[in-house]
Formats: sequence, C-alpha cells, structure tokens
Amino acid sequence: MDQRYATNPTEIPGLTTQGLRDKFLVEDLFVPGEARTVYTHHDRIVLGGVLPAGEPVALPNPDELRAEYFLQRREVGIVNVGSTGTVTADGETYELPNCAVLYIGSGTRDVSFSGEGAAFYLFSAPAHTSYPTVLTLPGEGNTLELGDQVTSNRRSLEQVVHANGVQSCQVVMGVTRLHDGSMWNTMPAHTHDRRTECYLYFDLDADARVLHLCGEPTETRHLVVADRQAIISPSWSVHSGVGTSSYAFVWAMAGENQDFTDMDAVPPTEIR
Ligand SMILES: O=C[C@H](O)[C@@H](O)CC(=O)C(=O)O
Ligand SMILES: [Zn+2]
Repeated sequence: MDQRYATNPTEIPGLTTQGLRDKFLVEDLFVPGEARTVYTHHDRIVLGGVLPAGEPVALPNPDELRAEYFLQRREVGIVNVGSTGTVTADGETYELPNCAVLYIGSGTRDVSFSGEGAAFYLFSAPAHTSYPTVLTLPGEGNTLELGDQVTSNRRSLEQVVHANGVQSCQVVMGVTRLHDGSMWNTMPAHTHDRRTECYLYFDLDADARVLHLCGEPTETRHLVVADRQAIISPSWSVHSGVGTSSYAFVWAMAGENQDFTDMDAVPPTEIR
C-alpha cells in the first residue's frame, strides 16, 4: 500500500510541482481488475479505488494495517462513480447505481466488489465502534443548493454520511456536482483544522482538468487534477478548484469532529 506520511505546512514553499503532487495527489487509484489503496497519515485515512473486471475483487488487507481484516478497526464509505455494480459485505449484496453511497461499519470481515464498468471509490478511517451498514441511493441524502450562476459556482451538494444522516464514527461524506456552466467549487474557500478532507474528482472529460487550490490560505499552490484522481487536503489546507469543463467530486472528511459547519471561510481577498 502506498504510504503518504503527514506534511507540515512549513514544507510547502520548498516543494517542486512534482514534490507537491507526490504528497497530495493520488493519480492511479483505478486500475482494471485491481483494488488500490493509499494510506495517508493525515488522520490515518485510507483511500481506495476498485475497478472490477470479469471477476469479483476483494477488499484487500494490506500488511501495513496489521489487522486480521481491513475493517477490523476501520469503517469505510464507498461511492460508485462508474456504472451499476454490486458490493457484498459479509454475505449481504448491495446494488450501487452511479453515485450511490454504501457505508460499511467496522467488524465486517468479507467485502467484495463486482460489475464491469463500476468504479468504487473508498474512504476509510479508524473506528472505535461498529455502526450499521447502510446503502444510500442517489438523491436520498440531504441536498444543499450552493453558489450562483453569476459567480460560476452553482452546485448541488448531497450530504450522505453525516451527523444527521448515515451514522459513522468519523467519516463525513457526500457528493457535489457542478451545474452546467459553473466551474468553481468551494469558493470562498475554507479550512477546518479539526479534519482532513479528500476530494475525488470524477465525470471530468478526458482532456479536461481541475486546477485545485491547496496550501495554507496565505501560501497557496495548485494541483492539476484529471478525471478519477484524488487529492488529500490536510487540516491546515484550503481545498477549492476550478475546472476547464463541468465535473463532480466526492468529498469526505475524518478527524476531531463531524460538524460540517465547523469551517473557517477564507475571503478571496485574503488568499495569497
Ligand atoms: O468541508 C466541506 C467540503 O469542503 C465540501 O463539502 C465542500 C463542497 O463540496 C462544496 O463547497 O461544493
Ligand atoms: Zn472542507
């Protein structure tokens, strides 16, 4: 499993473009027939991508976890960003159409993924207890309409795993989709020093990119992100982006609290 050790903000000014990408961009999560995982030491989140081919693909148990099985001390939120597929968890099979979210609680031993064309994105965090496994179909979460056409940031944000929705130990998760003609997400930008957040950008044209802003609010950099690539945003970093075409993204957080509104907005005039 790819290990990404935690980064201190004082390291940012010395990084090259490639150095920045090596720390915060996850480029190759989706490989046909494989389950790929990346362990970030920021809040000990594991990101994963599963692209089943002909055969079902099992959730691996990477040696770095030193666990009997992946979910022994962890929970996971799964979003299907591809075509319909199925996830089997301890003998129960769930059908996930595009953008369905499956939360699986800790203690679940056997998890496997099937369906050619399905693309399962995984966000996992340590869990102190077991919450029930819940499937949420697209539209069943709590949808917030944000932004404005005038500022090119009209978007629908669906909260699925959150304080008033599907229960979890740490994971807070949902999907945001930009409306046609809107390109900016999460502007004004924000930080939340109590949680790490990751974005998986998807439904981006093959030749389009998102310019994702990261870094401390007064020392920002950018990552150029392609379809089905993920970014890791440490607690001290802003996370906002502008696309060269329309797109959607899975956002997911873990850390000290699950309070979605616990964020410190950064006015555009203060960003450097
Ligand atoms: O802390 C919350 C996260 O950054 C996202 O939910 C923001 C987002 O999806 C958006 O503004 O479109
Ligand atoms: Zn955020």
